[in-house]
Amino acid sequence: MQRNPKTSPQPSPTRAANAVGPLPPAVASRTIVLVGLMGAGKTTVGRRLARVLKRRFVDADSEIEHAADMAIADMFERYGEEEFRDGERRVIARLLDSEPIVLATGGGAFIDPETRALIAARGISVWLDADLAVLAERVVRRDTRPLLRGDDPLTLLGALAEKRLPIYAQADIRVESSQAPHDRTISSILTELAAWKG
Ligand SMILES: Nc1ncnc2c1ncn2[C@@H]1O[C@H](COP(=O)(O)OP(=O)(O)O)[C@@H](O)[C@H]1O
Ligand SMILES: O=C(O)C1=C[C@@H](OP(=O)(O)O)[C@@H](O)[C@H](O)C1
Ligand SMILES: [Mg+2]
Repeated sequence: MQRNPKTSPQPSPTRAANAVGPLPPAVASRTIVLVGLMGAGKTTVGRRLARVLKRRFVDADSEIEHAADMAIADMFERYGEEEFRDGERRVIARLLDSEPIVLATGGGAFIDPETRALIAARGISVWLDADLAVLAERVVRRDTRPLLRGDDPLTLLGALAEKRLPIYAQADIRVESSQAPHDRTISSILTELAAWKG
């Protein structure tokens, strides 16, 4: 049967937003900042979440690449990670100064103490958490992440997880981003945001 766009159910992100209702004022006034390991879904979930919330979406990695006119892997190679983190901090500080948006960070941004302090002061941090096996399976789809070159992704992600998980755990909200469709993760985020008191 042909679907009539006027009468068919709306796409699920809209339903998810309607189900939760307006965000509490403490959330409405803040930028929602997605943090977590590579492959957690910060970029792809963030883009869809922004659509649901009718907010602007910005991916910090894309902003950095645009500002430097260079791919992240090339930046790491040419200037090193420390310099990249400095640029990342500056870009995130600028973005946190704008109207409330949905901001996807790169996996290491929240690990930097100064960047983390900026996010804590001006944003609401959402940790997308997923099993390492799921992350490893997702990250092989793109070969753009310099920290995942040289060994198998599960080993490299495991080493990063050991250092980083206690820090991601400081985020305001934690949401599972494991073996489920993006929409399920978005619904979980919306539910947590609706209950957030600051
Ligand atoms: N909840 C999810 N369900 C299914 N696939 C996902 C989910 N989250 C992310 N992915 C997939 O995993 C890959 C990496 O996602 P991405 O958003 O780039 O992660 P990050 O920005 O956290 O590194 C993409 O191919 C994306 O479609
Ligand atoms: O975890 C990290 O340190 C990094 C994660 C990447 O972003 P994603 O988490 O979006 O892949 C990107 O910022 C860079 O390669 C470094
Ligand atoms: Mg990303």
